[in-house]
Amino acid sequence: MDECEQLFAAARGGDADKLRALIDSGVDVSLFDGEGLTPLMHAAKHGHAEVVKTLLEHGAPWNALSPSNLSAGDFALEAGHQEVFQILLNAGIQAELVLGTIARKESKNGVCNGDYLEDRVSFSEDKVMDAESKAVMMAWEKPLMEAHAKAVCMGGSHILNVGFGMGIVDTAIQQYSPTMHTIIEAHPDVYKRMIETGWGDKNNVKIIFGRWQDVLPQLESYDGIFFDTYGEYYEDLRDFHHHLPKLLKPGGIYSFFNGLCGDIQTQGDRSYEV
Ligand SMILES: C[S@@+](CC[C@H](N)C(=O)[O-])C[C@H]1O[C@@H](n2cnc3c(N)ncnc32)[C@H](O)[C@@H]1O
Repeated sequence: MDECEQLFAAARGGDADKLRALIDSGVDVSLFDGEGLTPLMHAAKHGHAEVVKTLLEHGAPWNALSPSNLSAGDFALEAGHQEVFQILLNAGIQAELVLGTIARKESKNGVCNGDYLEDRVSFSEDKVMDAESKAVMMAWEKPLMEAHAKAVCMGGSHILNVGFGMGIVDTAIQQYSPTMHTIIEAHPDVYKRMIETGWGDKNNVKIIFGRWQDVLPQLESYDGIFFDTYGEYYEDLRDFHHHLPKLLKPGGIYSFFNGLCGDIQTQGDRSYEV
């Protein structure tokens, strides 16, 4: 067996001593095997907590994805290894906090998605793309957005959506004929398109242009709130959650979507009744 095969065998078998010896001899912990899995995924699948910790400490990528888009955290969760899942979840949150702090330090005026908001976005039928050709929003997310709309509209008829994107969730919210539907959007091009496509003419729609962080004083309290921004970090989401007790009426429904990282199960599809 060569060193790489030994690495995968140690990860599968939970042999932390062997793993450390291989790492000391310089083996690369970020390798993928023939099935497209990393040693961390194998260790997570088998519930080997010590091996998972050792791999993470030596830089194994916690957010790598298998060919079927599963992360090590997904493998741990699927196999019911709660302790390992928690270790991976913590690694993901820590990384998000560090990346968020770095992005804030490097950004202008502490706005971590400042570049995105200043650059142009482009629209096509099935997506909105940023200046780096990364998808801001894609049409395949429609069923998810419809489920979020249904959830937040169950709380009553005064609804807030943060982040318009392609307007998929807002279109779905409109199907429930809310009395008042407030939309916050920060990107000038997206806002312009909202106006061009008639969102500003709807009687029950109020558009607030700006970053949610900057327009908080204009907000009221709502029966249903949906949050789905772009280019922001875990800290921004957490900051928004700090405002929820004021923004959400008693019995209201809050739901959010985010793409924080592949091993965080809070990604997408979460609704809370507060
Ligand atoms: C992923 S898209 C939202 C997609 C939307 N849920 C839909 O159904 O089409 C994110 C949107 O949030 C906007 N955005 C980003 N940061 C924001 C912020 N701080 N405040 C308000 N909107 C923001 C982006 O310009 C973008 O239009």
